Amino acid sequence: MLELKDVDFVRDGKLLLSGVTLTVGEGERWALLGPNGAGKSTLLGLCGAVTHPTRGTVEILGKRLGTVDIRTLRESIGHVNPRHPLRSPLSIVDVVLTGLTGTIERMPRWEPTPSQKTRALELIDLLGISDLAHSPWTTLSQGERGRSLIARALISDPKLLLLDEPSTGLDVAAREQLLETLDHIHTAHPHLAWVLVTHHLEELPTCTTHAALLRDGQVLAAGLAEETLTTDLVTQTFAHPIAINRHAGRWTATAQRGTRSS
Ligand SMILES: Nc1ncnc2c1ncn2[C@@H]1O[C@H](COP(=O)(O)OP(=O)(O)OP(=O)(O)O)[C@@H](O)[C@H]1O
Repeated sequence: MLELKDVDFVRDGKLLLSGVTLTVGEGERWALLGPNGAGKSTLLGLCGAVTHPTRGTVEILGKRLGTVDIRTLRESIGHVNPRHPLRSPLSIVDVVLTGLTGTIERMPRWEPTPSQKTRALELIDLLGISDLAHSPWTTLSQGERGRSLIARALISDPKLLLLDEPSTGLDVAAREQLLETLDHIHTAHPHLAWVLVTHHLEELPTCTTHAALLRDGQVLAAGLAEETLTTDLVTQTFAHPIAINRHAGRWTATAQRGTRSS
């Protein structure tokens, strides 16, 4: 699904990612964690064919960046970006349908088929925002926008889903619904792979299989979730003593008082 080999990414003379190597296989559901500014969104931008590596190689769905038409590639990737740059008052239905064209606005002269419209409404229902299906984007709350963007990401039936802080702005009930929805999506689409960026381990769905820890643009650890989301490795990643626990499939992170890691 994804193979990054020894990737460096430089922007404005700054090395934002350094020597990143990561492989995501079919059906694997990855968590990507790291402190503010570690490079998580930058890494997701490469995985979503939004940017190109400065050095190293990125293969997405078997296609190497730099040798393929990225528009076609993007159609197979569902990318939930919390900074979705839409400014116009498109309805939620229309926002979701832009997932089929991989555009921010409605593509001129493009019309959805009746079955595509029906699918958009089904996904809006799945995300629990049916009442708002025809409301304009500009009036939506942050959580409502987040849910719309997940429906938008799913409409193209992607093979790879990139979720950048999908729980941001969701209230606790909506967050739990989202996590249940992700578990449900995994059951319905077992081959779908995803990478989910979060700041909070509590926001990881129980079906998470793998995790990568990023610090200062470098991968500190990557592998099976139970071997990566450990007190020791998470403490190193955040340079702060954090105790990790898992209960009923969900993770918790608690600061350990009285000690500081350097
Ligand atoms: N165009 C740019 N030029 C220079 N630095 C940049 C540019 N874009 C991002 N950065 C820097 O790159 C670093 C990584 O940013 P990124 O958004 O990937 O981090 P992140 O791990 O997603 O952070 P957060 O958890 O705060 O969302 C940050 O220090 C950011 O300031």
